Amino acid sequence: MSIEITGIDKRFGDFVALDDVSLSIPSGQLTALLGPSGGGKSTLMRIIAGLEVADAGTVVIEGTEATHLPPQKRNVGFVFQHYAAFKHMTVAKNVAFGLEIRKRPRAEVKAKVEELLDLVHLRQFAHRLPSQLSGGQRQRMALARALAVEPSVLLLDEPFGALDAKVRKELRDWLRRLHDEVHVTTVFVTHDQEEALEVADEIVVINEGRIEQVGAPDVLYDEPANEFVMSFLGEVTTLDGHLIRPHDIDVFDHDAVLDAVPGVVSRLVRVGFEVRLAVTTESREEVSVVLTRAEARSAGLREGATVWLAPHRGAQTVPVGDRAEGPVGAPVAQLQ
Ligand SMILES: Nc1ncnc2c1ncn2[C@@H]1O[C@H](COP(=O)(O)OP(=O)(O)OP(=O)(O)O)[C@@H](O)[C@H]1O
Repeated sequence: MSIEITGIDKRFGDFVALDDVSLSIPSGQLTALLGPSGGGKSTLMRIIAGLEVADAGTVVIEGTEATHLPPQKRNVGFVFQHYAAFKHMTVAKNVAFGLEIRKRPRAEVKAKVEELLDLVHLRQFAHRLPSQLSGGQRQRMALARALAVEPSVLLLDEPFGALDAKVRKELRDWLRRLHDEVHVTTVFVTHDQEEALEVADEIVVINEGRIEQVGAPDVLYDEPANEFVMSFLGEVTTLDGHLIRPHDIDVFDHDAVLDAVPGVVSRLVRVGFEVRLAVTTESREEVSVVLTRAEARSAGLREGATVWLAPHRGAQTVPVGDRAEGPVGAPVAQLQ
């Protein structure tokens, strides 16, 4: 394991930011810390980086006890949302900085900077100033700079958070490819579930200072440990007191299966290739259902029709009110 975190507690005054957090982050993987705003993701990253001191617990990085080491002795590279570049230095100089302060030979620095600028596709911008780059290009420069000193761990705290949706998406694909080339152990903070599902090998879901679940994206999506994880990763609705994904509900025009729930189609909207239904049941529950156009057509669905709903065979459901643990005495985090 590359990073071993054991029993980390962190309070800010009375506020519990992290409550007995233990986590093993494997070498060479891209791990996402995912959760709502205020859940403790950045605090955990800052503790790994050595920018924040935990009240209790230990951090071991690549086998070295790092709990009390200053940031510069931990061999970690980091990139934050708003990256502070040296404004008066060119892109190449910014990338070279970490190597120059380590007094590496000039030829080695030059070769390394060229290699990194190729890697982040910024070679043609080597002589520009950071202010002459786009936001996405600046974050790529920040990554090149963090990688220059060959860290054993790369920590990225919402590195694309300040960019628009299209650039974010491009950079996330690019980060995945970059990671496949470089294989440096990377921890990536995000509150965007789609970003985590697309990019990460493994996702750590953090909420209210605790870890809710750790697993590969598919595992978290298909086998969520509790209500929180299920509703944070993907769309959910309630059917007969259970959380279920809207596309995991079968719709019948008659009482076709045991325990099917009758209801009336109160809304029917076509969105691209999908048909989205709201079905109001006898107990006044409004259930969301997503079907393909073909399914909706074959069931002859229209607003006002009476239908019967049942979970699709093998669908994942979680009883409402199923939480692994109660709150930690901290204010409830706001879902974004
Ligand atoms: N220096 C500090 N002093 C007091 N409270 C703090 C401090 N740093 C963080 N907190 C609080 O600790 C909690 C966790 O913050 P943290 O930044 O780790 O959350 P996060 O999950 O990274 O959220 P976001 O996605 O919004 O960055 C928040 O409620 C925050 O207000």
